[in-house]
Amino acid sequence: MSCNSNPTQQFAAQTERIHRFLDQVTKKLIVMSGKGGVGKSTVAANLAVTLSQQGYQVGLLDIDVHGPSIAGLLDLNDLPLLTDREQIYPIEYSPTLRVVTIQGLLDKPDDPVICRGPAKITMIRQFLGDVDWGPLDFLIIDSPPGTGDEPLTIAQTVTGCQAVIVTTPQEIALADVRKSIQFCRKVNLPIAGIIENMSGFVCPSCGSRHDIFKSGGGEKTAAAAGLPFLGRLPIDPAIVTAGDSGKALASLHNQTQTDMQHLVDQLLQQLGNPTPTETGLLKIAIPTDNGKLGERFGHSAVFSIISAQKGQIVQQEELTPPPKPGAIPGWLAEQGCHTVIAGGLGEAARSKLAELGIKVICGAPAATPEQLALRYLRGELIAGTPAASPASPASSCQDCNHT
Ligand SMILES: Nc1ncnc2c1ncn2[C@@H]1O[C@H](COP(=O)(O)OP(=O)(O)OP(=O)(O)O)[C@@H](O)[C@H]1O
Repeated sequence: MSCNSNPTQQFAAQTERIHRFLDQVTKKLIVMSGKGGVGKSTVAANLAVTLSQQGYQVGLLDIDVHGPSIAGLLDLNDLPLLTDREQIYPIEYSPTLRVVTIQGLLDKPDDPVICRGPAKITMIRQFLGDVDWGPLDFLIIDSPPGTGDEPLTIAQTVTGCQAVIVTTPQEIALADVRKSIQFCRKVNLPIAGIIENMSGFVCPSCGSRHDIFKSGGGEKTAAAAGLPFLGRLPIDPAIVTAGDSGKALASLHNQTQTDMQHLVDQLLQQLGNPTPTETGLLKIAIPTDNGKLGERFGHSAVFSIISAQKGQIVQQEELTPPPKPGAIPGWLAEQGCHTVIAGGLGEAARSKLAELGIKVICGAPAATPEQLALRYLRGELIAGTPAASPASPASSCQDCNHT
């Protein structure tokens, strides 16, 4: 943060930074719920992953100060957020999804954040003013349940934000949704739509549907309020298993995943089907030995250079690097590579690649270059540090997170 002489100037400077950073974001969505535990974070995380896998550039911000769950849902608990005096650097979940959560600033994942209203507002404004997301198609903000300081701060600070309200079908949850709708109307926060989660249970053995908490209440509430209904997700034990193990729903192949896709399609339609920002080719370099990941980066006789766009591989070439091991990072930069996926990597190579702005994922498993690139594009291999950022010291392999 900059050093201005008085709090009013500091506040104005922070507001200016918030607008500057968020002006680069096309659609801003806050995911809200009237009640706790209805699956708001699950929906927020999976909206973000699904949109990012469709080629949109997405940022996911968890402002649930007291109960942040996004890091756990996406298996980012062990990755700290890198900061310097000026900025917070998002964690790169995949080439199209960056994540910021307060969990990333805690020394221990189970540490509580103890603070009241004004401190919370300051913390959220700081998150908004200290993160330069760069150009994004979507910023998805996961807020705590209710109509307290967090959604109010977003409504008052994030120009152009729209709400997505998550509910479950029980009357007690629907009553709280009606409060959320009133809240949004009072603070001029447009509502993009309502989602009904835990809507019926589809038996995994016989496929028949059981409406444990009734269903259809979300749709009726949306209709009564004249709001779009975006769709429903069933109660699915696979959601719990996926969330507990840090996997996105997109990694599942079941009816729930299809329902999630339907929900995203409805949301996109409500938002006018925005076109994903045109991004250049992403080039991924992988040392290769006999068609699989080569163990030694510096002595690899072949590198697979994989070009990808909008989450898809568009070209794959096998190239021979210069025979001098120390020359490989510079050669990869000449090839236009952005990311290296490797097994092991020496400190000197890591530093050199970081200096050249090339991201590094090390400790990857022995698979084909194509499989590894696809896993990286899906967010299943996560860079431990934004190597190109000025805040990131060259770090060791233990910082990487692998699945
Ligand atoms: N459709 C579903 N089927 C089964 N379990 C679900 C479903 N949606 C969410 N859950 C589970 O319910 C629990 C609560 O979900 P989640 O944390 O997303 O709720 P939340 O509304 O964000 O909670 P909080 O109020 O604490 O912020 C998690 O264990 C999650 O896996």
